[in-house]
Order: sequence, then C-alpha cells, then structure tokens
Amino acid sequence: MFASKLEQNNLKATIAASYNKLYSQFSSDELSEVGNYKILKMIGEGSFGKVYLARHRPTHQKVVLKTGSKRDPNVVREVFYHRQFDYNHITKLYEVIVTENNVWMALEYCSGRELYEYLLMRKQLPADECSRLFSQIVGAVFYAHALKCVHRDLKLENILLDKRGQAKLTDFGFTRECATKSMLETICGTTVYMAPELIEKKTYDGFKIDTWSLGVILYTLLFGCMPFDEEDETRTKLKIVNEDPGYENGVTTAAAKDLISKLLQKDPLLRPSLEEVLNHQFLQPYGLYVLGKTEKILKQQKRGGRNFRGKIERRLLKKLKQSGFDTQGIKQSVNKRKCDCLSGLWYLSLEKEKRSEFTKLPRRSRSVLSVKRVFDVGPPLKSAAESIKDFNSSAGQQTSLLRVVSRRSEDNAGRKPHSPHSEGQTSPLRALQSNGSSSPSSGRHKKNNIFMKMTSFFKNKKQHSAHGTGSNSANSSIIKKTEKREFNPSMDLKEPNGTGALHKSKLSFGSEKSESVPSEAFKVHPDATESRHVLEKLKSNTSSEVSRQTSGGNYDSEFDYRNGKHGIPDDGDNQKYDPPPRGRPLSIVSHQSEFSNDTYNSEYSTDGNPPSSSKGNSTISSGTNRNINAVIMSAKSDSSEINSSFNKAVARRSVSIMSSASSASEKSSRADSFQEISTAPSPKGMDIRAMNGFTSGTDTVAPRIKLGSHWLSKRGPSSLRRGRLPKRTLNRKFMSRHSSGRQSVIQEESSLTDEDETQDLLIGQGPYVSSEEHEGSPKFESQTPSKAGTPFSSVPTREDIRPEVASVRQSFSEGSGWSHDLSEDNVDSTNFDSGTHAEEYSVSEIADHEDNKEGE
Ligand SMILES: Nc1ncnc2c1ncn2[C@@H]1O[C@H](COP(=O)(O)OP(=O)(O)OP(=O)(O)O)[C@@H](O)[C@H]1O
Repeated sequence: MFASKLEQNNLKATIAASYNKLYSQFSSDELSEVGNYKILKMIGEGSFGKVYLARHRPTHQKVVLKTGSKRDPNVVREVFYHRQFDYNHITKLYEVIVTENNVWMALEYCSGRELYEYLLMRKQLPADECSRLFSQIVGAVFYAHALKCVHRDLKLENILLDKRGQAKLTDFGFTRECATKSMLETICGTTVYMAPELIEKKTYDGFKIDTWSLGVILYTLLFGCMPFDEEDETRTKLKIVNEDPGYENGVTTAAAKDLISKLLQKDPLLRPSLEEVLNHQFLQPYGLYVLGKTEKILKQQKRGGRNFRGKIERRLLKKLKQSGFDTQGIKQSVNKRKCDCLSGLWYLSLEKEKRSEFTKLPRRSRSVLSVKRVFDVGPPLKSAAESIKDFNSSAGQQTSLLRVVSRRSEDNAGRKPHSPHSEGQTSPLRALQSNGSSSPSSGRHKKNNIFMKMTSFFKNKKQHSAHGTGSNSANSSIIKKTEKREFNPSMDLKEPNGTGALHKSKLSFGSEKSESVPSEAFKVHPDATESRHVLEKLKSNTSSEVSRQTSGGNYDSEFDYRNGKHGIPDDGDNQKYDPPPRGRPLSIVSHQSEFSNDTYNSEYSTDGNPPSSSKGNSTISSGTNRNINAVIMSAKSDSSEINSSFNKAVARRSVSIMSSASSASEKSSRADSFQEISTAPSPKGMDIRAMNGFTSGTDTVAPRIKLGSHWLSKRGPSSLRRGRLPKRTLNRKFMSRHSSGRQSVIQEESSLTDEDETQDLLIGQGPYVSSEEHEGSPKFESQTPSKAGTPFSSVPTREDIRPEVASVRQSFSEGSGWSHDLSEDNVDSTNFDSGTHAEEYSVSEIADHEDNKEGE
C-alpha cells in the first residue's frame, strides 16, 4: 500500500540528500581520484607540477602520482624514457594517465624521500654506506647508459630512497638518447653538478657529463658539502673549470679520493667508464655485485619475452583470469610498455603478490628468532653484511660479493662453515641455513644447533596440535626460505653496517611490531648540534643559490623566456622577477647557438666516448683550454648576437648563465631539442623500422599525444605556469615544441624473470615490509582527504577536475592512460599502438631480428 506521509517525506529527504551529495562531488574543486588511484595527500611539487601520494584502488598499493601539463615537452620526454626502464634502482613507472590538460604518472613510491634530504639529516655518510648507495646509483646510470640514454640531471634531489633505504634514480625530464648523436649541444642540468665542458659551452658527450655528476654526488655524500659551490655563480663555474676539489676537510679513504678524482677529470675523455667505476676498489663488494646483476638484467631484457613465465607471474595471471580480466590484453600492455591501466594493474598486483609471498618469511623468522631467544644461544646477532665483512677480512683480501656468495654456497653444500664467528656468534640465518641443509655432513653441527632446537620446538608444537601433519613441510619451507635469504647477496647489501635488516627483526620479534622506518640508517646523526650546523651550512649553500637568482638575476631571463609566447620572450618583457626562495640547486636547460645541429651528428661509439672523427674537431676541448675567460667571451659574443627583444634579458645573465642564444639559432636548437623527445629513436628500434620499411609518416608519437595540433600551434608553457610554480620551476627551460621529421621510439624492454624478481624482492620487498604497508591499511583511509577539509595546500581548478572525473568514470576494463584519451577508436592509423608501429616490436623481436641478421 502507499507509504504514509511521514515515510514519503523521509524518502524525499533521503533522495535529496543523496542527490546533493552527488552534485557536490561533481562540482567540488577538490581532486580525490585519478583513474584507478585515490589521492591521499600532496607530498611534493616539482617543476612539472604537483606530486601526490595515492593508492591504487584495485590492489591497495601506495604509489606516487606525479602530474604535469601534457603540453610540457619535458613531461613527454620523462614519460617517453622512463617507461622503458625496468630496473630495481630506477623508480618504476606503472601507469600513465592522460587527461584533457594533464599527464599523470603513477610511480613507485619511495617513502625515504630524496637522498639530498637524507644527507642533510646525516651530515655525511660513512664510507660503507656511501659505497653501497653510490654503487646502486651508478648501477642505475649504467643501466640507462646501456640503453643509450643519458640522464643529464643527476643530482642528490633526483635520487630517492625507498623504505628500505635503497637508492632509486628518478626524474628523466632531461633524458635523451645518444644512439643517433654522440655529441650533444643542449646545455641542461644544475650548475653545481655540471661538467666543465657544459660550463664552457662545448659540445659534449652525454655519457661523460653523467659521469662527472656522479663524481659530484660521491664527493658530496662523503664530504657532506659540494665540491664546487661558491656564493657567486661565476666563481662556481670558474672552480668547476679550473680547480680540483679540496679533500682536506673530510675523513675518507685513499680509494674514495682516487675514485672521485677519476670521476671529476676535467677532460671527459679521461673519465672512467661506468663499468670501471663499478669495478673500483672503493665500491667493493657492492660495485661488482651491482655490475653483475645489471648485466644480467640487461641480457634478460634484451632477450625479452619472459614476462609471464615466472611462477608468481603465472599464478597471478591465473588469478586475474579467474576474476574475469582480459589477460591477453594485460600481456600485450605490459610487453608493449603501454603504461596503461592494465600495465598498472599488472605491475602493482605483481608487487603485491610477491610481497605476500615473501611476507611469509618474516613471520616465520620472527618465530625462529623467538625460539632462539627462548634458547638463548648467544650474543646479539650480526647482520649478514657484517658476516660478509668478517668473511672478507678472514680471507685476507677484498673479495667480490659474488665470490663471497659462492664461497658461502659451498659452505652450505656441506663444508664446515668457514666463519670467523663462534657458533654462538653466528648469524641465526646462517646457522639456520647451514644446519638446515639436508646434506649429511651438516649432521656434524646438529648438537647445540638452533635449527634443531627450532625443529624440535615446532615438532612438539605440532604433535600437541590437532593438525599433526605438515610439520616437516613447514620446517623445510622455513629452511628453503632461509636458505634463499641467506644466499641472497642483495639481502646482505641491504644493511652493510649491520644495523638494519636483522637488527630490525631483532627489534620486532619481541613486540611483533613492524617498523615502517626505512632502515636504521635513517636515524638522525647523533651529534645534534653538529647536524644542525651542517644543516645550516647546507641551507646557506642552497640559499646562496636563491640569492644568486634574485640578486644576480641569473635566472631572470629564464623567467622572461618562460613568459614569452612559444618560448620566445616577449618584446620588452624584461622586468625583473622576484622569485620565491628555493632551497636547492636548480635544473636548467639552455641551448647553444654556435653549433649547427649537424656538426656533431656522427655515429655514437659504444664505449660512450666520442668517435674519433669528432675528436679532431677544433671546437671540442682537449681538456686543456679551461680558462673561464673563454666562457665569458663566448657568452659575450652570444649576447652581442642576440636580437633586441632578448637583449636585456640575456645581458643580465650573459656571464652566469649559458643559456643565451640568438633567437634564430635558438629556434633551431630548440627544434633540435624537441626532436630529442619525439625522435628519440632506439638504435634497435630505429634499425628495425628502417629494415621493415616503416616510414616516418606513420611512425610517429605525435598523433597519440596530439603533438601536431595544439602542441605546436598554441602552446605557451609560461602562460600555463606563470605565477603558479615556485622558482625552481622557472629554472627548467622548455625545449622547443617544434616537431619535425620522423618520430620514433626506444626499444621496449621486458621485465625480469621470476628468479630475478624474486631476488629483487629480497632486495626491495623483503621481509621487513611493514604489515601496514599492504593490504589496504586503514591508515590510508585516515589520510584520505575528506571533502570538507582538504589536506591539499592547493587544489586544482575545476577545469582540471573535469577530465579527472571523466577518467574516474571510466570502467576499469575500458582502460585509462594512453588508451583513455587516445583510444584506438580516436586515433588514426599512426596510433601509438597500431600494428605498424615500432612499439609493436618487443625487445625479443628486435633481438630475434638481430639474430636472424647475424645468421644470414
Ligand atoms: N616516487 C616518488 N616517491 C616519493 N616522493 C617522490 C617521488 N617522486 C617525486 N617525489 C617527491 O616529489 C617532489 C617533486 O618531485 P620531482 O623532483 O621529481 O619533480 P620534478 O618536477 O621533476 O622537479 P625537479 O625537476 O625540479 O627536480 C620531490 O620532493 C620528491 O621528493
């Protein structure tokens, strides 16, 4: 029958409230979701845009969402290169979502923040930690270089630390390939990290400028200050070009000094290759381990086609299929590096799957350690890294970690453990491993053996329990896991000081409480006063940068440049910009005018050195001409050439900033720079396409990101950004957006095998993962911005919101990311994903093709 009047009124009120709620959601300026990601909070702001902590809703994994305008070439450049990297010391790019105005990159979340901040906190790092972190950083650069990509903005701010304190290289906004062009001209980077040849405005070998920046990073980590950083920018440059860094104020080893001096060779040709760097004595045992592993990864990725063969991967595929997902589509997305929602789902599910696989380990080891505690078998535990150190010293020589591992493997194969520790001092994991071996010879150590005690403990427990079976399997599982962990050098690498990994277990087993702190290394330096002093000192270093920018006006023309339409300054727009203070050195891009684009367009030589033909060119420094006068003169001559509209702006910084260029040549240079993004060809990809007769007409990225339309015609980066971003933003110049010629892509890589992922997991996702970090912690919910009071310091405008709303509305299977805005329906035959595009070629296909070629 009809509801009563009261009931009807109640119903009306409910409907109205619900309607209003939906309406307010639609009209809210607050951004809460993008694609499949729920935004939790804003964690940073870069030159491109804001950086948010977010959660992938389907998997509950935390990610970072980095946003930028899709009209910004540097954003495209970053996505273009970053998505090709699949390496454990490079932040993972899971997904790219393109909305009406913005590009959203879903990146691996590194809760340890920047290495820069960490160094501020720690003052300077002990040699061993330095060696570990630096090896990881060099490994990442080595990996990128092996793919013929140069970073060009290596600095402490672009190295993040994950929650275990592992270094992750990020920010590929200045990256370019060096396969087609060995000598580059575009001046970019951050002054204090710039190589002398950049300062002197010479053409440069991109690989060698990265090597220099690595030298600056290593010096800064070891000494707690920068090697070349003066109050005055010109003096900094003079120092970079003419002086060697001082070694008097730091307590460091001869090996470290030797490595730094090699990296900071003024002559780029004298700088070592990254392989030599990783082989250097100072970086051992980490360097050799990283080198071996990176080479293995590169080899596997070159072979390709092994994405879904691992045990965990197969299991995950099965699960996804059972849940109704299009697994073929997922495979395709991942293999083609589409970075769409399916790739995002795959990578994040895989991480979760691996994590859940390995979080079984800590629970068991906690039990094991508890047992150990019950039996009180010895003094505090030593870390695996310490064990390695001890092992090394007992061997009387510096042994590579790989050799150590193999020795240890031999030990486990039945030999008496060759450990310097007494049994009571032996790492419990080692004890477990050696004693858990099924080898008969291990029976010699059965007495007083923690593993036996643990086994009998579990046996007794099982006997008393209703489920009497499976005790053996449980134990053998423990053995297996423990062996795996013991044999994994990356575990040992994790905490070289012996302060983190095992210590953490030790801390946690009592209370069964997980730590979310990345590592012990994240502790603040004990000497608080000294730390503060250092902090202030570094602050003053960086604030001097600010004062340089403001007083010296070094970056003013940068501002003018940005405010100009299409990257060319407005006439008469030379008013001084008073930027907000910025605490860190800034990245800049500028373009040389004096080099034609073709001059150095010679083949890239695989050792990273310029080809001999280039060496003979008079414009390339032999390393002897380091007089800053040349720089000054060069800049002056530039400024004399510039047109009147740019004159004042350039004059203000003609000495300090080498970004002045005549408008004509600047245009050409910028066009060239833009081609860096869009043509960025993989040597392999290029070859393949050339071999297959693909034409430049169809082989283009442009239609997918609509470069050809609004990018070229109405782009005005400065107008988009003006007044919205901090000073830091203003120092990243835009490359030209003039796209011409064919556009191509770098080779696609495939992910690691299961085996390697397992190892990576042990490095990265090991047993010390906080239980709160997965399975959708309620913590996340509390961080979720409420509609009423947004935690964001600034919220996007409604214009920005609308596309996101559209994105949210998309069903998961429809796909977001590239395919959202540029779905195959919307894009013509030049679609990025079209069958004729080079993107179709996986690395395996490329490798196959090469093999065939070789066979022929
Ligand atoms: N994957 C990540 N995990 C955690 N924090 C991140 C991540 N990526 C970026 N951030 C943080 O966001 C802030 C800005 O990011 P980022 O420096 O990459 O932006 P950007 O636009 O590239 O800036 P710039 O080029 O000036 O360095 C930084 O403070 C950084 O610590």
